Amino acid sequence: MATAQIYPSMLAADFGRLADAALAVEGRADWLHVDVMDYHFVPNLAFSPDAVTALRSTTQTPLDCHLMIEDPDRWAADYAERGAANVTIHAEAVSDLRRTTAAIRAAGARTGLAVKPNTPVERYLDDLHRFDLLLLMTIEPGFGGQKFMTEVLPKIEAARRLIDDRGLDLWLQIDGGVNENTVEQAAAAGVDVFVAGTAVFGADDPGEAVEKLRAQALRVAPRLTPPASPPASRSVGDPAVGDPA
Ligand SMILES: O=C(CO)[C@H](O)[C@H](O)COP(=O)(O)O
Ligand SMILES: [Fe+2]
Repeated sequence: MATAQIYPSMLAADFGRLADAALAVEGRADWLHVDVMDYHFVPNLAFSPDAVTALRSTTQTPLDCHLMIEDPDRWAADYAERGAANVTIHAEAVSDLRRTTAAIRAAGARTGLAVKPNTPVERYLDDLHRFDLLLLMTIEPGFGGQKFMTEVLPKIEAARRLIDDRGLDLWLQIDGGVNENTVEQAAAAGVDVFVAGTAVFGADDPGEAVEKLRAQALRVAPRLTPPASPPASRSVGDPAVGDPA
C-alpha cells in the first residue's frame, strides 16, 4: 500500500505571487514541486537556489526540487541545503550518481531519479536502491502545459512491477500533463506521486483541484491510500511526511 500524493508544480503558479500560490494549496498538497531549469539541459530557466530558500520560508509544505540542469553533480546538494526535502536529478545529466546521491542525503534530503520519456529505466536497475523516488516524465521536460504522453503508460506499469517484485522502497512519480482526464490512467498503471501544475494553479480553487485529483486516483487504484494525516498537520522533518501507509 502507498499514499496517493499530489504535488502542485510551482512552474504553473503566478510568478509575481508565489507565496500566495503556495498558501493556496497549504494543507491540501502533500508536497510542492519546484522545477529548476538552467537553459542548458532544457530550453527554459526557473527557480534559483535563492528562490528555493524564499519559498521554504513561506510554506510548511515540503519542497520537491526537480533539477533539469546540466550539472546536477555540482549543484544538487545546494538545493538540499536550501531546505528542499527531496532533490531529484536527471539520469541523462548526472555523471557520478553514487557521489551525488550521497551528497544530497548528507545534506538531509531524500533523493529522486528522473528519466525522460525515451530513457529506459532498465539502464539504472543497479542504482535504484540509492533513491527514494523514481520520476517518469510524461512530457519532454522544459515547459508546463504540455499534453500527457499516453505512450509512457506501459513504462509506468513496468516500473511498478519492478518496484514491487524487487521490494524497492521507491515512490513512483510522474510529471507532465496530469489532470482530471489523465490522473486515473496513471494511478491505475501504478503511480503514487502525481505532479500537477496547470491542473492545479489553472483552477479557480487550487486547493480543491488537489483534493479532486487525489480522490480520482484513490477511486481507481485500490493499492493507494489517503494521507494518514492531513498534510496541514505535518512539517518538514516529520517522519510521517508522505510516508507510505
Ligand atoms: O517538470 C516540469 C516541466 O518540465 C513541470 O513539473 C511540468 O511542467 C508540470 O506542469 P503541467 O502539470 O502543467 O504539465
Ligand atoms: Fe517537474
